[in-house]
Amino acid sequence: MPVVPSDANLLQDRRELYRFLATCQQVAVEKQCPQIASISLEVPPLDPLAILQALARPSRLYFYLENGGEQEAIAAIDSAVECEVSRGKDRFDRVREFVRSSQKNTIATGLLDPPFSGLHFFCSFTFFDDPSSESSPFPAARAFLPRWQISRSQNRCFLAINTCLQSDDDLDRLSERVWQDYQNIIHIPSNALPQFEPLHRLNGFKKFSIEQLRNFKESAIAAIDAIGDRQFHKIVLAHAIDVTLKTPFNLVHSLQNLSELYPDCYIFATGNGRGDRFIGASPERLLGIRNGQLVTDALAGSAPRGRTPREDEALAQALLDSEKERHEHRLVIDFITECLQQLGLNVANNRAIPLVPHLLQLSNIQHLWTPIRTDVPANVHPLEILARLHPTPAVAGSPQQTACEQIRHYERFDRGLYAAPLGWVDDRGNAEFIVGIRSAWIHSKPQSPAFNASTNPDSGDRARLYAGAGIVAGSDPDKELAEIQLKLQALLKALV
Ligand SMILES: C=C(O[C@@H]1C=C(C(=O)O)C=C[C@H]1O)C(=O)O
Repeated sequence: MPVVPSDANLLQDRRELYRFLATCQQVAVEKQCPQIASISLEVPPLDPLAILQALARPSRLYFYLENGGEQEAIAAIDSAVECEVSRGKDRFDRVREFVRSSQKNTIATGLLDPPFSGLHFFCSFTFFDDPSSESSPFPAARAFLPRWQISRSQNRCFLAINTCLQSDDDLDRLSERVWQDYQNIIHIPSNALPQFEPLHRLNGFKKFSIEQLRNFKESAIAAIDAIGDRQFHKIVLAHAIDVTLKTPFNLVHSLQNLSELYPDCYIFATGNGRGDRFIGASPERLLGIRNGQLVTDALAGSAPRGRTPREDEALAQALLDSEKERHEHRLVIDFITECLQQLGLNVANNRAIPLVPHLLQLSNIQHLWTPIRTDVPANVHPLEILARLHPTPAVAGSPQQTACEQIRHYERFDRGLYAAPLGWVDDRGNAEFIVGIRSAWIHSKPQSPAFNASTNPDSGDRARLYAGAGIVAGSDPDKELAEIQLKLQALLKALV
């Protein structure tokens, strides 16, 4: 990717901005190929959530990811270039090719060195590589380079503005637009965000299950039998409920609420540009790569939190001591280490995998958690690793292929983005992908011609909430059902 050094802050000097865009256009003419002009700079602290609130629209692609523990957040709005793969096993490769060719045709300038600055590609994948088109408005893979990107890491804040330039674009208009975009963004006040208010007091809702919870229990019983017959070792069965909202869904309110309730989770949202949103608070990182260091979470095995410290401690200890939970967890560790080893990554040393799982304690639930670390050589692309890892036995089962076939047999809804990878890659081999669990798909109900707001009090917004639980030999169907209910209740409280 060519980098044009610049002493001036292009976005404080119109002539410099024009000159840079003219250089990019010249390259577009010479190469007979549109070029992406990418300008990155450090800006005074801005809240990415406030930028999302100001600029996200149903008609724009957007992406938001917050890691409260690391005090990091990134918002990406609208696309300069994008790629959509409707289905296919090669979807990860096709996104990788899109990222590669976009980087080749990008001319970057400004502050590109600090972590979290510069070019990022935002990606979402559905759980299955052939999502059903009626019920999943998200394609098998989507990646985009945003028009506006704002990232915050501790107290530093970076803005990137990306523009796709054709050889015959009107440079005066384009340069004016980029100038205005910058002015708009830096004048968005961070205190524009609404005061945090628990949402369940604001929003009434009507709820109905896509299938009865009874069906979940029946499926769990059948799956336990199949495991007894040695057809497979583990399956993660999910349940979904649909909720109709009485007041319009408010994306920023829900994100604030999730962040307040789950400070140790990754808070995320993405919009498909047609009004569908996917939002949640996931405790599970599928892939984090910073400066050649990889970390991936094995997260499986769960217990509720106790009502008193004593009860909590007893539940935690029982979770750590349970052979069944440790087996469920071990299947995930084994799968991940095998994937990494197949890619030539070294996970054989003591530092890579702790002997005993940690506990990850969230406000409503606790999990067995093993972070797995290793170095990544520069020739292994993050999307190559992702393609191997998804879906792990934490969300599918073991062996992977049989578990996926069985999920389709037992579940009567399309998983869409649920339990699938969501995240970003940059142009330096860094990446952050989470697993889209503890999540919901928000969409608008098609309104009938007879719709009358005075007689129909619903907002027209619907939410489909998902929750899953891992089933292994020795699972108790009632306990798995209770885990699903616990997870769904937590989402209901946070989202609607
Ligand atoms: C599948 C989900 O969670 C997964 C299942 C877990 C379990 O069964 O113990 C724990 C964490 C996640 O890996 C979900 O929350 O929907």
